[in-house]
Amino acid sequence: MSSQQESTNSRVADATIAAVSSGSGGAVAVIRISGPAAGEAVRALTGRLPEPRRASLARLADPRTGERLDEGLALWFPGPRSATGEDMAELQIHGGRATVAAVLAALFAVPGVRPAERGEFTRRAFLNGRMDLTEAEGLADLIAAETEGQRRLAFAHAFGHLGRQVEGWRARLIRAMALVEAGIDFADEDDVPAEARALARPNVEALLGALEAALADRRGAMVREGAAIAIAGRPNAGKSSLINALAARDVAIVSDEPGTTRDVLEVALDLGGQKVTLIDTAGLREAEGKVEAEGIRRARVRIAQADLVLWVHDVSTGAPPQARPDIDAGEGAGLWLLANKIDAASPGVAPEAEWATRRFAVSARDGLGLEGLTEALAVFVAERARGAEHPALIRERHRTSAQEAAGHLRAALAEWATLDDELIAEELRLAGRALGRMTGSIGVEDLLDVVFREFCIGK
Ligand SMILES: Nc1nc2c(c(=O)[nH]1)N(C=O)[C@@H](CNc1ccc(C(=O)N[C@@H](CCC(=O)O)C(=O)O)cc1)CN2
Ligand SMILES: Nc1nc2c(ncn2[C@@H]2O[C@H](COP(=O)(O)OP(=O)(O)OP(=O)(O)O)[C@@H](O)[C@H]2O)c(=O)[nH]1
Repeated sequence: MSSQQESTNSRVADATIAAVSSGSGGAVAVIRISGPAAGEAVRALTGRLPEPRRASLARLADPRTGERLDEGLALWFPGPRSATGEDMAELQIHGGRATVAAVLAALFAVPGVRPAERGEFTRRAFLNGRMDLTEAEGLADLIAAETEGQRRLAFAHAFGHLGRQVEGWRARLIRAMALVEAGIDFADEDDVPAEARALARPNVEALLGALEAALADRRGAMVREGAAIAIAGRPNAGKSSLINALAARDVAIVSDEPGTTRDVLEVALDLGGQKVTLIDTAGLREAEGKVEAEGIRRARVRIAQADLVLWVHDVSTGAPPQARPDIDAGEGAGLWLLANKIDAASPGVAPEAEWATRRFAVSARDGLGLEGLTEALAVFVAERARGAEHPALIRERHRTSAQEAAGHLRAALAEWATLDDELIAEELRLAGRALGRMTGSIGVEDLLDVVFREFCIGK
């Protein structure tokens, strides 16, 4: 543990925080209280402190007036054996809005108790060394998880999957650094530096390889954000009809994240346990106006980033077989041809398309062929997602740290034979710092607001 974290850990929070931690609308609400006045607060409202870690029935009253507020359960978790590492208490009360408000108001009247900010319980758990930053992020993801795939990934992260991996990388780095530094210490004995450095090199190379492999693996990020399936085609091919039909079929519609207004229509679905985002892109053709041109430009961007592109082709017009569409699907992305409007096509119209990785004949209007398509999509995404729980760099923050670390390792390796020991050691140290920022074991003061802002109140 670095000295920086030790100094952070030894800082005792003086404020006691309280908030509702249960979801809204339930019959029972859980109020959590954390900090030095937690015990005092429970005593003020219930008249006593229950036996540690045992639920006990409690009559709650407002300490200012003596008015009875509710009958609930009280729990007492003396620190450091608690979720935050501080003294903690819980009041489990009836879930009505007014009851919750009255009990919270009574709590905030206790000296030293104030409302908790977003993520503040978890932030305290982190500052008290109960979890690393990747685990805290995993918890945020766990709370937000809407599909089975997201849940599994978030669970792995919340319980140390990535954190352990990163600590393993750092341990390897520290071994390499020790070897290089041994060279510094014995600088007057001619052989030691060269030998120690030679021993360290394979470690550094292996670590760089591991970082590069982790950076190249996009599965975790795809599962977390949802696989992007772009629906593309000429105007009127039936793209909107298809997206509507797919969204209405055998798939659960996953709620959309708030605050993301996009001009490209998106629908988030749960396809066999994986989150999938269907993206309806503007019909691709020669643009007639500025607005349309911009729509098409954006459509092309989304298509290039998609995990799979469904090219919808209207076969009702008897138009010639579809040539390879003029689009740039991303590297490794699938490109499927959907021959649409087969209900209105003469039988046997099956466009040849050697460029397509798969072909489906469908009618978005009548639903023909959509069941098979949905199943194929679920299989495609499940295959892409396989192994995603493998320690993965699922956030930009993780990728930035890993890229920074890899950069320093590359710099060291590029001039391994010629650089001074001190300079090699410095590059390795900087790489270690970058990894340390990922787990939060060093230098993260500036990151905390960003990380914990995305939590809800009460977590
Ligand atoms: N009612 C309730 N349910 C909840 C939580 C909570 O705070 N309250 N949690 C909120 O996060 C999660 C459970 N997390 C927890 C994590 C650690 C400890 C805890 O007391 N840890 C001690 C003792 C462990 C033990 O009994 O062996 C420790 O680690 O020292 C409690 C809850 C999910 N469910
Ligand atoms: N017969 C038949 N008509 C269809 C089918 N799918 C779509 N259509 C019709 O084709 C027309 C265009 O459908 P849309 O879904 O709006 O096509 P689009 O590709 O989204 O069009 P743009 O947004 O202009 O690019 C509408 O009149 C639909 O009713 C189909 O499977 N069979």
